[in-house]
Amino acid sequence: MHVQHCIVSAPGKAILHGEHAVVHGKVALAVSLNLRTYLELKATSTGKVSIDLPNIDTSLSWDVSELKLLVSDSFAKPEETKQLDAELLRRLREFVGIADGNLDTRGMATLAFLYIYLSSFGSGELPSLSVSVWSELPTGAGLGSSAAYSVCLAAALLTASGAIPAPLKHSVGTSRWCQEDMELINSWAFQGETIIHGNPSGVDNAVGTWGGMLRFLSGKILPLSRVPLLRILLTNTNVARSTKVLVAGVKDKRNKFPSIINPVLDSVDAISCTCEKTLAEMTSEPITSEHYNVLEELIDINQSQLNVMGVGTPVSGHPLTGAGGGGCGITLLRPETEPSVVESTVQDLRDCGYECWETSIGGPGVQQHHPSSVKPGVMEHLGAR
Ligand SMILES: Nc1ncnc2c1ncn2[C@@H]1O[C@H](COP(=O)(O)OP(=O)(O)O)[C@@H](O)[C@H]1O
Ligand SMILES: C[C@@](O)(CCOP(=O)(O)O)CC(=O)O
Ligand SMILES: [Mg+2]
Repeated sequence: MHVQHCIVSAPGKAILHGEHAVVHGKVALAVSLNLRTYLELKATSTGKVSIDLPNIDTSLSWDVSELKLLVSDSFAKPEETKQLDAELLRRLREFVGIADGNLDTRGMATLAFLYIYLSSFGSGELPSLSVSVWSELPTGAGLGSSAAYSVCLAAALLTASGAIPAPLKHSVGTSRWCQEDMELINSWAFQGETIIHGNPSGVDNAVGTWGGMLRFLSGKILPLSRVPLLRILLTNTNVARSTKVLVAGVKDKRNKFPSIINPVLDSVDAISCTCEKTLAEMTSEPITSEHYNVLEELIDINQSQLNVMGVGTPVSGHPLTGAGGGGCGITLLRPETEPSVVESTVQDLRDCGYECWETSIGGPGVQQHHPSSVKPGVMEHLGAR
């Protein structure tokens, strides 16, 4: 089987409110960032499947003939599968030698790739191909790099297998899939996230697939079209942490102290709803400093609730995003903040050893690109080795 060359990308995310609580059926508000993960898939005739992941310094390849042995005869088509196939995952863990509970960065990325590759092609012939993935996002820092990675894998491999059509019809530009195809991409990205996170809510892969700002509740995705332009400063505390461990820790705490943690989760739900209402007001009436006061207070209250859950910030004064416990923090900048003030704040934080940058939000969801339409520099990273 010969597959088509393709390049796809998906954005990272910032969760404004509702991280962790969203895993327990509460509302989260999340927004895509203008920082993306890019994937290039090439057909090869080497009889091998190769993966190149420069962000995590990983290059691996396997013989197609060996991978074929992992596929059972009763393999369903990717469009018919909705649940994670625990037996396939067990066989894959054995094949690559990664025990359940292993949190190794490479191991999780490899398992997610091989799982989606086999699921996409396993009902037919397995093709020889190479995939390289490079991201502008820091890995494991709360900005949804795992979801952007999973969305890219799902989009490229489902397209290459013919489960969904390639949206790019011309030899230039950038295109997106139709709603139905994005739902399939999202459901496969969720499986990738499940391999990496253990128990994801699905909010990150939804933002990676659809982009923009979303309200997410128990798998229901509501795009928010009326949102003000927000300026955000991202600060990477460079404190390493594992989403999987942090998510499991909140679950344990909730099981141990349900009467204490359940009201905290309800409070976070109310914070998300109040934030959503405030953002809507900011688009229907003149924006006042009181709107920003409310948004800032909500960030402070949310951070206190995350501290109660045990996933707050290890660095005082930096409200965190994503799973917390380290990684990146977000700071809302008021529109009137002078560039000189932002610059000196960024410099102060850099002097303390943090990475810090202002970013715009609301980047588009998953896309297919013609090579000529990819941002300068990205192709070099993808083909760096
Ligand atoms: N660009 C990438 N290349 C390879 N693996 C990636 C990449 N981005 C993310 N991953 C996978 O996702 C994991 C990080 O996910 P996670 O702990 O959820 O952090 P976050 O999603 O906040 O960045 C990494 O350990 C790795 O397995
Ligand atoms: C903590 C959580 O709400 C977000 C995790 O985000 P990240 O992987 O840390 O970027 C978990 C989830 O929603 O699946
Ligand atoms: Mg993640």
